[in-house]
Amino acid sequence: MSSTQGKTITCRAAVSWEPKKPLSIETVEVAPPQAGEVRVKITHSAICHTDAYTLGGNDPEGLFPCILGHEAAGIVESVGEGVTEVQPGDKVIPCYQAECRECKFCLSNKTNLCGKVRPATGNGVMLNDRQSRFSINGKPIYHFMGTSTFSEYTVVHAVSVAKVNPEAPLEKICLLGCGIPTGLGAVWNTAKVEAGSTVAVFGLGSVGLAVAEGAKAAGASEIIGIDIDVSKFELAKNFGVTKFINPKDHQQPIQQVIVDMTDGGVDYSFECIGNVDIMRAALECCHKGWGVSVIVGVAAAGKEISTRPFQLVTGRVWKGTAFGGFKSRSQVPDLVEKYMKKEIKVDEYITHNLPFSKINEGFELMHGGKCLRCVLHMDE
Ligand SMILES: NC(=O)C1=CN([C@@H]2O[C@H](COP(=O)(O)OP(=O)(O)OC[C@H]3O[C@@H](n4cnc5c(N)ncnc54)[C@H](O)[C@@H]3O)[C@@H](O)[C@H]2O)C=CC1
Ligand SMILES: N[C@@H](CCC(=O)N[C@@H](CSC=O)C(=O)NCC(=O)O)C(=O)O
Ligand SMILES: [Zn+2]
Ligand SMILES: [Zn+2]
Repeated sequence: MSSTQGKTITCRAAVSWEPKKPLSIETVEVAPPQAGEVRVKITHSAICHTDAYTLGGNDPEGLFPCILGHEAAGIVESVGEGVTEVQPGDKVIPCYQAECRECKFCLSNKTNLCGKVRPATGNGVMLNDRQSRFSINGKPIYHFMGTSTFSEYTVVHAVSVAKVNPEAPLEKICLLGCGIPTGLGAVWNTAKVEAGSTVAVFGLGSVGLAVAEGAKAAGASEIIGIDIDVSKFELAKNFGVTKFINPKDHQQPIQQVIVDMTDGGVDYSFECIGNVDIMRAALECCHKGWGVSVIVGVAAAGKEISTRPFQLVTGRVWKGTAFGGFKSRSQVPDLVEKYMKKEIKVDEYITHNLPFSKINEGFELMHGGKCLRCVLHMDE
Protein backbone atom coordinates (compact mmCIF):
# COMPACT_ATOMS: atom_id res chain seq x y z
CA MET A 1 0.00 0.00 0.00
CA SER A 2 1.38 3.44 -0.90
CA SER A 3 1.77 6.05 1.87
CA THR A 4 -0.57 8.38 -0.03
CA GLN A 5 -3.43 5.90 -0.45
CA GLY A 6 -6.73 7.37 0.72
CA LYS A 7 -5.18 10.80 1.25
CA THR A 8 -5.35 13.99 -0.78
CA ILE A 9 -2.16 14.53 -2.78
CA THR A 10 -0.76 18.02 -3.24
CA CYS A 11 1.20 18.36 -6.49
CA ARG A 12 1.93 20.56 -9.51
CA ALA A 13 -0.52 20.91 -12.37
CA ALA A 14 -0.75 23.24 -15.37
CA VAL A 15 -4.05 25.03 -14.92
CA SER A 16 -5.85 26.68 -17.84
CA TRP A 17 -7.72 29.48 -16.08
CA GLU A 18 -9.31 30.88 -19.22
CA PRO A 19 -9.20 30.37 -23.00
CA LYS A 20 -6.35 31.80 -25.06
CA LYS A 21 -4.17 32.45 -21.99
CA PRO A 22 -0.90 30.66 -21.12
CA LEU A 23 -1.18 27.76 -18.71
CA SER A 24 -0.15 28.42 -15.13
CA ILE A 25 1.76 25.90 -13.02
CA GLU A 26 -0.13 25.75 -9.74
CA THR A 27 -0.18 23.66 -6.60
CA VAL A 28 -3.37 21.60 -6.72
CA GLU A 29 -5.05 19.14 -4.39
CA VAL A 30 -5.94 15.80 -5.96
CA ALA A 31 -8.56 13.92 -3.96
CA PRO A 32 -8.33 10.12 -3.51
CA PRO A 33 -10.04 7.93 -6.10
CA GLN A 34 -13.62 6.95 -5.30
CA ALA A 35 -15.29 3.66 -6.28
CA GLY A 36 -14.44 2.71 -9.85
CA GLU A 37 -11.67 5.32 -10.08
CA VAL A 38 -7.90 5.22 -10.34
CA ARG A 39 -5.33 7.80 -9.28
CA VAL A 40 -2.34 7.86 -11.62
CA LYS A 41 1.09 9.42 -11.24
CA ILE A 42 1.62 10.89 -14.70
CA THR A 43 5.26 10.58 -15.72
CA HIS A 44 5.08 11.88 -19.31
CA SER A 45 2.47 13.81 -21.24
CA ALA A 46 2.68 14.95 -24.86
CA ILE A 47 0.84 17.94 -26.32
CA CYS A 48 -1.78 17.20 -28.99
CA HIS A 49 -3.37 19.75 -31.31
CA THR A 50 -6.68 19.10 -29.53
CA ASP A 51 -5.28 20.55 -26.28
CA ALA A 52 -4.50 23.76 -28.20
CA TYR A 53 -7.95 23.64 -29.83
CA THR A 54 -9.68 23.63 -26.43
CA LEU A 55 -7.28 26.18 -24.95
CA GLY A 56 -7.99 28.35 -27.99
CA GLY A 57 -11.67 28.53 -27.03
CA ASN A 58 -12.74 26.46 -30.05
CA ASP A 59 -14.24 23.51 -28.16
CA PRO A 60 -18.00 23.67 -27.53
CA GLU A 61 -17.36 21.41 -24.52
CA GLY A 62 -14.47 23.53 -23.22
CA LEU A 63 -14.83 24.37 -19.51
CA PHE A 64 -12.53 26.65 -17.50
CA PRO A 65 -10.65 26.57 -15.24
CA CYS A 66 -9.48 23.12 -16.22
CA ILE A 67 -6.45 20.86 -16.44
CA LEU A 68 -5.87 19.89 -20.08
CA GLY A 69 -3.79 16.97 -21.42
CA HIS A 70 -4.84 13.59 -22.81
CA GLU A 71 -1.80 11.94 -24.48
CA ALA A 72 0.17 10.49 -21.59
CA ALA A 73 1.51 7.57 -19.60
CA GLY A 74 2.10 6.93 -15.93
CA ILE A 75 1.96 4.59 -12.97
CA VAL A 76 -1.06 3.72 -10.83
CA GLU A 77 -0.71 5.31 -7.37
CA SER A 78 -3.91 3.97 -5.81
CA VAL A 79 -7.30 2.59 -6.78
CA GLY A 80 -10.82 3.12 -5.49
CA GLU A 81 -13.25 0.53 -4.21
CA GLY A 82 -14.13 -2.24 -6.64
CA VAL A 83 -11.23 -1.63 -9.03
CA THR A 84 -9.65 -4.96 -9.92
CA GLU A 85 -8.13 -4.59 -13.37
CA VAL A 86 -5.25 -2.35 -12.30
CA GLN A 87 -3.30 -2.01 -9.07
CA PRO A 88 -0.71 0.36 -7.60
CA GLY A 89 2.55 0.13 -9.54
CA ASP A 90 0.99 -0.83 -12.88
CA LYS A 91 2.16 1.10 -15.93
CA VAL A 92 -0.85 2.61 -17.68
CA ILE A 93 -2.01 4.85 -20.49
CA PRO A 94 -5.08 7.02 -19.70
CA CYS A 95 -7.69 6.68 -22.45
CA TYR A 96 -9.98 9.59 -23.24
CA GLN A 97 -12.16 7.18 -25.16
CA ALA A 98 -13.33 4.84 -22.39
CA GLU A 99 -14.21 1.14 -22.76
CA CYS A 100 -16.60 -0.19 -20.09
CA ARG A 101 -17.33 -3.46 -21.97
CA GLU A 102 -20.96 -3.28 -20.79
CA CYS A 103 -22.75 -0.43 -22.56
CA LYS A 104 -24.50 -0.83 -25.90
CA PHE A 105 -21.60 0.87 -27.69
CA CYS A 106 -19.02 -1.43 -26.11
CA LEU A 107 -21.14 -4.49 -26.89
CA SER A 108 -21.28 -3.45 -30.55
CA ASN A 109 -18.45 -4.36 -32.90
CA LYS A 110 -19.39 -1.36 -35.04
CA THR A 111 -17.87 1.33 -32.81
CA ASN A 112 -15.19 2.08 -30.24
CA LEU A 113 -17.26 4.79 -28.56
CA CYS A 114 -18.36 4.07 -24.97
CA GLY A 115 -21.39 5.63 -23.32
CA LYS A 116 -20.60 4.88 -19.67
CA VAL A 117 -18.64 7.91 -18.48
CA ARG A 118 -18.95 10.24 -21.51
CA PRO A 119 -21.72 12.44 -20.01
CA ALA A 120 -19.49 13.11 -16.97
CA THR A 121 -16.22 13.60 -18.86
CA GLY A 122 -17.91 16.04 -21.26
CA ASN A 123 -18.87 18.09 -18.20
CA GLY A 124 -15.43 18.03 -16.60
CA VAL A 125 -16.40 15.88 -13.62
CA MET A 126 -16.30 12.27 -12.36
CA LEU A 127 -19.30 9.98 -12.80
CA ASN A 128 -19.72 8.93 -9.15
CA ASP A 129 -20.65 12.26 -7.58
CA ARG A 130 -20.47 14.62 -10.57
CA GLN A 131 -17.65 16.49 -8.81
CA SER A 132 -14.06 17.23 -9.72
CA ARG A 133 -11.20 15.54 -7.87
CA PHE A 134 -8.99 18.64 -8.49
CA SER A 135 -9.13 21.78 -6.38
CA ILE A 136 -7.08 24.82 -5.40
CA ASN A 137 -7.88 26.23 -1.95
CA GLY A 138 -11.24 24.50 -2.11
CA LYS A 139 -12.13 25.86 -5.59
CA PRO A 140 -12.84 23.01 -8.02
CA ILE A 141 -10.87 22.79 -11.27
CA TYR A 142 -12.55 20.91 -14.13
CA HIS A 143 -11.23 17.66 -15.60
CA PHE A 144 -10.67 17.50 -19.40
CA MET A 145 -11.53 14.54 -21.66
CA GLY A 146 -11.60 12.33 -18.56
CA THR A 147 -7.79 12.41 -18.45
CA SER A 148 -6.28 15.79 -17.37
CA THR A 149 -2.72 14.63 -17.79
CA PHE A 150 -1.01 18.03 -17.41
CA SER A 151 -0.84 17.23 -13.71
CA GLU A 152 1.66 15.18 -11.70
CA TYR A 153 -1.31 13.17 -10.42
CA THR A 154 -4.72 12.71 -12.00
CA VAL A 155 -7.86 10.72 -11.27
CA VAL A 156 -9.49 8.77 -14.09
CA HIS A 157 -12.34 6.30 -14.35
CA ALA A 158 -11.13 2.68 -14.23
CA VAL A 159 -12.84 2.16 -17.59
CA SER A 160 -10.52 4.86 -19.00
CA VAL A 161 -7.16 3.32 -18.21
CA ALA A 162 -5.19 0.72 -20.18
CA LYS A 163 -2.65 -1.45 -18.37
CA VAL A 164 0.45 -1.91 -20.53
CA ASN A 165 3.67 -3.92 -20.66
CA PRO A 166 5.77 -3.10 -17.55
CA GLU A 167 8.90 -3.06 -19.74
CA ALA A 168 7.54 -0.30 -22.00
CA PRO A 169 9.29 3.11 -21.85
CA LEU A 170 6.72 5.62 -20.57
CA GLU A 171 8.55 8.56 -22.17
CA LYS A 172 7.78 7.05 -25.60
CA ILE A 173 4.52 5.16 -25.24
CA CYS A 174 2.72 8.24 -23.91
CA LEU A 175 2.18 8.99 -27.61
CA LEU A 176 -0.02 5.91 -27.86
CA GLY A 177 -2.64 7.79 -25.85
CA CYS A 178 -3.92 9.71 -28.87
CA GLY A 179 -2.33 10.83 -32.15
CA ILE A 180 -0.60 7.68 -33.41
CA PRO A 181 -3.50 5.26 -32.73
CA THR A 182 -5.88 7.79 -34.27
CA GLY A 183 -3.98 7.90 -37.55
CA LEU A 184 -3.21 4.18 -37.76
CA GLY A 185 -6.75 3.23 -36.77
CA ALA A 186 -8.34 5.66 -39.24
CA VAL A 187 -6.70 3.55 -41.95
CA TRP A 188 -6.96 0.06 -40.47
CA ASN A 189 -10.29 0.20 -38.63
CA THR A 190 -12.35 3.03 -40.09
CA ALA A 191 -11.44 3.09 -43.79
CA LYS A 192 -10.04 -0.46 -43.95
CA VAL A 193 -7.64 0.48 -46.76
CA GLU A 194 -6.76 -2.47 -49.01
CA ALA A 195 -3.41 -3.24 -50.64
CA GLY A 196 -2.96 -1.41 -53.92
CA SER A 197 -5.22 1.52 -52.94
CA THR A 198 -4.45 5.17 -53.62
CA VAL A 199 -4.60 7.45 -50.58
CA ALA A 200 -4.58 11.23 -49.99
CA VAL A 201 -3.64 12.63 -46.57
CA PHE A 202 -4.50 16.25 -45.83
CA GLY A 203 -2.29 17.63 -43.03
CA LEU A 204 1.09 16.08 -42.22
CA GLY A 205 1.21 16.58 -38.46
CA SER A 206 1.53 13.52 -36.21
CA VAL A 207 -2.00 12.34 -36.99
CA GLY A 208 -1.57 12.67 -40.77
CA LEU A 209 1.86 11.00 -40.67
CA ALA A 210 0.36 8.11 -38.69
CA VAL A 211 -2.28 7.81 -41.42
CA ALA A 212 0.56 7.60 -43.97
CA GLU A 213 2.35 4.99 -41.85
CA GLY A 214 -0.84 2.96 -41.56
CA ALA A 215 -1.53 3.23 -45.29
CA LYS A 216 1.99 2.07 -46.14
CA ALA A 217 1.59 -0.91 -43.80
CA ALA A 218 -1.73 -1.70 -45.49
CA GLY A 219 0.05 -1.85 -48.86
CA ALA A 220 -1.26 1.38 -50.43
CA SER A 221 0.27 1.89 -53.89
CA GLU A 222 0.34 5.67 -53.70
CA ILE A 223 0.16 8.00 -50.67
CA ILE A 224 -0.26 11.66 -51.55
CA GLY A 225 0.52 14.12 -48.73
CA ILE A 226 -1.00 17.60 -48.84
CA ASP A 227 0.28 20.36 -46.55
CA ILE A 228 0.89 24.10 -46.77
CA ASP A 229 4.06 23.75 -44.69
CA VAL A 230 6.79 22.61 -47.09
CA SER A 231 9.06 21.61 -44.23
CA LYS A 232 6.78 18.60 -43.62
CA PHE A 233 7.46 17.07 -47.03
CA GLU A 234 10.96 15.63 -46.57
CA LEU A 235 9.98 14.24 -43.18
CA ALA A 236 6.82 12.66 -44.54
CA LYS A 237 8.76 10.35 -46.91
CA ASN A 238 9.95 8.38 -43.87
CA PHE A 239 6.31 7.70 -42.98
CA GLY A 240 5.37 6.41 -46.46
CA VAL A 241 4.25 9.52 -48.34
CA THR A 242 5.12 9.03 -52.02
CA LYS A 243 3.98 12.35 -53.55
CA PHE A 244 3.54 15.83 -52.14
CA ILE A 245 1.23 18.67 -52.98
CA ASN A 246 1.40 22.19 -51.60
CA PRO A 247 -2.01 23.74 -52.37
CA LYS A 248 -0.30 27.14 -52.57
CA ASP A 249 1.48 25.97 -55.76
CA HIS A 250 -1.81 25.50 -57.62
CA GLN A 251 -4.44 27.83 -59.05
CA GLN A 252 -7.12 25.15 -59.30
CA PRO A 253 -9.04 23.77 -56.29
CA ILE A 254 -6.89 21.10 -54.66
CA GLN A 255 -9.54 18.41 -55.22
CA GLN A 256 -9.35 19.03 -58.97
CA VAL A 257 -5.56 18.80 -58.91
CA ILE A 258 -5.77 15.41 -57.19
CA VAL A 259 -8.56 14.10 -59.45
CA ASP A 260 -6.47 15.03 -62.49
CA MET A 261 -3.28 13.38 -61.21
CA THR A 262 -4.99 10.13 -60.14
CA ASP A 263 -7.20 9.22 -63.13
CA GLY A 264 -10.44 10.32 -61.47
CA GLY A 265 -9.60 10.50 -57.76
CA VAL A 266 -8.15 8.53 -54.89
CA ASP A 267 -9.66 5.43 -53.29
CA TYR A 268 -9.31 6.87 -49.76
CA SER A 269 -8.71 10.32 -48.30
CA PHE A 270 -8.16 11.52 -44.73
CA GLU A 271 -8.61 15.04 -43.38
CA CYS A 272 -6.15 15.52 -40.49
CA ILE A 273 -6.35 19.30 -40.00
CA GLY A 274 -9.77 20.26 -38.62
CA ASN A 275 -10.64 22.66 -41.47
CA VAL A 276 -14.15 22.23 -42.91
CA ASP A 277 -13.17 23.57 -46.36
CA ILE A 278 -10.42 20.94 -46.54
CA MET A 279 -12.92 18.29 -45.38
CA ARG A 280 -14.95 19.13 -48.50
CA ALA A 281 -11.85 18.98 -50.70
CA ALA A 282 -10.93 15.62 -49.14
CA LEU A 283 -14.35 14.17 -50.00
CA GLU A 284 -14.38 15.59 -53.50
CA CYS A 285 -10.91 14.29 -54.40
CA CYS A 286 -12.23 10.73 -53.95
CA HIS A 287 -13.02 8.52 -56.92
CA LYS A 288 -16.60 8.37 -58.17
CA GLY A 289 -18.34 5.12 -57.32
CA TRP A 290 -16.24 3.97 -54.36
CA GLY A 291 -14.02 6.69 -52.85
CA VAL A 292 -14.13 6.90 -49.05
CA SER A 293 -13.17 10.04 -47.12
CA VAL A 294 -12.50 9.95 -43.38
CA ILE A 295 -12.74 13.07 -41.21
CA VAL A 296 -10.12 12.89 -38.47
CA GLY A 297 -9.52 16.58 -37.75
CA VAL A 298 -11.58 18.32 -35.07
CA ALA A 299 -13.35 21.46 -36.32
CA ALA A 300 -14.06 24.54 -34.23
CA ALA A 301 -17.40 25.25 -32.56
CA GLY A 302 -20.03 26.43 -35.02
CA LYS A 303 -18.31 25.05 -38.12
CA GLU A 304 -20.30 22.81 -40.48
CA ILE A 305 -19.40 20.67 -43.47
CA SER A 306 -21.06 20.89 -46.87
CA THR A 307 -20.84 19.40 -50.35
CA ARG A 308 -23.22 18.75 -53.23
CA PRO A 309 -25.32 15.69 -52.28
CA PHE A 310 -24.51 14.48 -55.81
CA GLN A 311 -21.02 13.67 -54.49
CA LEU A 312 -22.60 10.99 -52.27
CA VAL A 313 -25.28 9.96 -54.78
CA THR A 314 -22.43 9.08 -57.11
CA GLY A 315 -20.86 6.71 -54.64
CA ARG A 316 -18.43 8.62 -52.47
CA VAL A 317 -18.70 7.86 -48.74
CA TRP A 318 -18.09 10.37 -45.94
CA LYS A 319 -17.02 8.93 -42.56
CA GLY A 320 -15.36 10.07 -39.34
CA THR A 321 -13.21 8.48 -36.67
CA ALA A 322 -12.55 8.96 -32.95
CA PHE A 323 -9.31 7.45 -31.60
CA GLY A 324 -9.01 5.58 -34.89
CA GLY A 325 -11.82 3.21 -33.99
CA PHE A 326 -9.64 1.36 -31.46
CA LYS A 327 -11.39 -0.12 -28.41
CA SER A 328 -9.08 1.60 -25.97
CA ARG A 329 -8.50 -0.65 -22.95
CA SER A 330 -8.40 -3.77 -25.09
CA GLN A 331 -6.28 -2.51 -27.96
CA VAL A 332 -3.89 0.13 -26.58
CA PRO A 333 -1.84 -2.64 -24.86
CA ASP A 334 -1.58 -4.37 -28.28
CA LEU A 335 -0.27 -1.16 -29.84
CA VAL A 336 2.35 -0.96 -27.09
CA GLU A 337 3.40 -4.53 -27.97
CA LYS A 338 3.62 -3.57 -31.65
CA TYR A 339 5.91 -0.69 -30.69
CA MET A 340 8.06 -2.98 -28.54
CA LYS A 341 8.41 -5.34 -31.54
CA LYS A 342 9.28 -2.35 -33.77
CA GLU A 343 6.20 -2.96 -35.92
CA ILE A 344 5.04 0.64 -35.53
CA LYS A 345 6.98 3.86 -35.14
CA VAL A 346 6.74 6.03 -32.03
CA ASP A 347 10.18 7.60 -31.41
CA GLU A 348 10.09 9.20 -34.87
CA TYR A 349 7.12 11.38 -33.92
CA ILE A 350 8.92 12.89 -30.91
CA THR A 351 10.68 16.02 -32.12
CA HIS A 352 10.98 17.74 -28.74
CA ASN A 353 11.28 16.93 -25.02
CA LEU A 354 10.73 19.57 -22.34
CA PRO A 355 10.47 19.73 -18.56
CA PHE A 356 6.86 20.08 -17.39
CA SER A 357 7.68 23.55 -16.07
CA LYS A 358 8.16 24.69 -19.71
CA ILE A 359 4.75 23.52 -20.92
CA ASN A 360 3.92 26.89 -22.49
CA GLU A 361 7.04 26.60 -24.67
CA GLY A 362 5.63 23.26 -25.84
CA PHE A 363 2.43 24.95 -27.00
CA GLU A 364 4.47 27.64 -28.77
CA LEU A 365 6.53 24.96 -30.55
CA MET A 366 3.36 23.30 -31.77
CA HIS A 367 1.99 26.56 -33.13
CA GLY A 368 5.36 27.22 -34.80
CA GLY A 369 4.83 24.17 -37.03
CA LYS A 370 8.29 22.64 -36.47
CA CYS A 371 7.11 20.23 -33.83
CA LEU A 372 5.35 16.91 -34.34
CA ARG A 373 5.10 15.87 -30.72
CA CYS A 374 6.67 17.49 -27.64
CA VAL A 375 6.90 15.17 -24.63
CA LEU A 376 6.70 16.85 -21.22
CA HIS A 377 8.71 15.17 -18.45
CA MET A 378 6.46 15.65 -15.46
CA ASP A 379 9.12 15.40 -12.74
CA GLU A 380 11.27 18.16 -14.24
N1 LIG B 1 -10.57 12.28 -34.37
C1 LIG B 1 -9.70 12.06 -33.40
O1 LIG B 1 -9.85 11.11 -32.62
C2 LIG B 1 -8.52 12.93 -33.25
C3 LIG B 1 -8.44 14.13 -33.92
N2 LIG B 1 -7.34 14.93 -33.80
C4 LIG B 1 -7.32 16.14 -34.61
O2 LIG B 1 -6.53 15.86 -35.77
C5 LIG B 1 -6.00 17.07 -36.28
C6 LIG B 1 -4.50 16.93 -36.48
O3 LIG B 1 -3.84 16.81 -35.26
P1 LIG B 1 -2.22 16.96 -35.19
O4 LIG B 1 -1.59 16.10 -36.23
O5 LIG B 1 -1.85 16.81 -33.77
O6 LIG B 1 -2.09 18.50 -35.64
P2 LIG B 1 -0.87 19.34 -36.22
O7 LIG B 1 -1.20 20.76 -35.97
O8 LIG B 1 0.41 18.80 -35.73
O9 LIG B 1 -0.90 19.05 -37.80
C7 LIG B 1 -1.75 19.70 -38.71
C8 LIG B 1 -1.05 19.83 -40.06
O10 LIG B 1 -1.98 20.42 -40.98
C9 LIG B 1 -1.29 21.38 -41.77
N3 LIG B 1 -2.26 22.36 -42.30
C10 LIG B 1 -2.89 23.35 -41.61
N4 LIG B 1 -3.74 24.01 -42.43
C11 LIG B 1 -3.65 23.41 -43.63
C12 LIG B 1 -4.30 23.62 -44.90
N5 LIG B 1 -5.20 24.60 -45.06
N6 LIG B 1 -3.98 22.82 -45.93
C13 LIG B 1 -3.06 21.82 -45.78
N7 LIG B 1 -2.41 21.58 -44.61
C14 LIG B 1 -2.72 22.35 -43.56
C15 LIG B 1 -0.26 21.98 -40.83
O11 LIG B 1 0.81 22.59 -41.55
C16 LIG B 1 0.18 20.74 -40.04
O12 LIG B 1 1.28 20.08 -40.67
C17 LIG B 1 -6.40 18.16 -35.27
O13 LIG B 1 -7.59 18.78 -35.74
C18 LIG B 1 -6.68 17.36 -34.00
O14 LIG B 1 -7.53 18.07 -33.14
C19 LIG B 1 -6.25 14.55 -33.07
C20 LIG B 1 -6.27 13.37 -32.40
C21 LIG B 1 -7.42 12.50 -32.36
N1 LIG C 1 -15.40 18.36 -27.74
C1 LIG C 1 -15.50 18.59 -29.16
C2 LIG C 1 -15.08 17.42 -29.98
C3 LIG C 1 -13.68 16.95 -29.71
C4 LIG C 1 -13.44 15.62 -30.39
O1 LIG C 1 -14.00 15.34 -31.41
N2 LIG C 1 -12.58 14.82 -29.81
C5 LIG C 1 -12.16 13.58 -30.41
C6 LIG C 1 -10.85 13.24 -29.90
S1 LIG C 1 -9.69 14.47 -30.33
C7 LIG C 1 -8.29 13.98 -29.62
O2 LIG C 1 -7.30 14.60 -29.73
C8 LIG C 1 -13.07 12.42 -30.03
O3 LIG C 1 -12.66 11.32 -29.77
N3 LIG C 1 -14.33 12.66 -30.06
C9 LIG C 1 -15.31 11.68 -29.63
C10 LIG C 1 -15.77 11.96 -28.23
O4 LIG C 1 -16.49 11.14 -27.67
O5 LIG C 1 -15.40 13.02 -27.70
C11 LIG C 1 -16.95 18.98 -29.55
O6 LIG C 1 -17.80 18.98 -28.67
O7 LIG C 1 -17.14 19.27 -30.74
ZN1 LIG D 1 -5.26 14.18 -29.07
ZN1 LIG E 1 -19.01 1.25 -22.74
